[in-house]
Amino acid sequence: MTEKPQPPAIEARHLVKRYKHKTAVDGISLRVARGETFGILGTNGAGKTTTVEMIAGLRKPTEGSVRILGLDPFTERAKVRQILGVQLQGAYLHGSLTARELVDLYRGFYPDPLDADEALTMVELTDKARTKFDDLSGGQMQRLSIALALIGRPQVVILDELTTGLDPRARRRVWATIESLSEQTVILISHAMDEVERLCDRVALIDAGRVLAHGTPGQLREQAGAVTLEDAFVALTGKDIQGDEEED
Ligand SMILES: Nc1ncnc2c1ncn2[C@@H]1O[C@H](COP(=O)(O)OP(=O)(O)OP(=O)(O)O)[C@@H](O)[C@H]1O
Repeated sequence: MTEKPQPPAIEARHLVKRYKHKTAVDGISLRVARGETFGILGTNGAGKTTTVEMIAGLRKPTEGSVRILGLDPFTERAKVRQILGVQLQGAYLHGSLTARELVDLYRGFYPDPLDADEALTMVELTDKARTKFDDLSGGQMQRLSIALALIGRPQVVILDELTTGLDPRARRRVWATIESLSEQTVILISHAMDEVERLCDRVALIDAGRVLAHGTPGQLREQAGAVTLEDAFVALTGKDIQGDEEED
């Protein structure tokens, strides 16, 4: 008997999210292989966060289905929580707990978490271990939320705006951390082309709730006849990556 093929890390089929006056996601399908680092690029309001929130089981799709390593994030929530790490924009963390207390709290959710000191060192927050979350700078909060997303050694990690607001040194440190995750599957939402070029094996360009193009950064440049990924983005979407949010 032949062995059953293993399911991909992520299989999202025809995801649609409709609000009363807005279709935020309009039929997005994505397949991400195990171990891949997959980038999602798009202008503000393109539907990136809504897409990954549906993938993570945090927002119910109007239509479509998601499987993470073959599991349904809605009906198999407890199992998915053990294999998925999520860092979302503006995630709420208990502000009166210190960095170390938050690390300890999150460690308790997983069977084989990273060592607490290792987690703080990974994002260079060792000297902030006793600082309350509310008293951290924006960049430090972000670095802590990255450490918390990785603390359970998740097989799949979703990172939204990984290094937005970080200084150049902190960005490089975070990149090195992501590059060290060779076994894990990473979904990365980003506006930063240098970050996507450096980290992502494949990229989906999203605009107005749809995938406009996908492929390796090199394939996207080639498809658009562009020298840089940023030029490819502008050519394929007709928009500037830093452009204003679309009107509803
Ligand atoms: N709860 C909601 N109700 C109505 N519309 C919403 C809701 N959440 C998001 N939207 C709209 O859906 C669209 C997609 O939003 P989303 O946050 O997914 O975009 P994004 O690509 O992540 O943008 P950004 O880069 O600014 O984070 C936007 O036009 C947004 O205003």
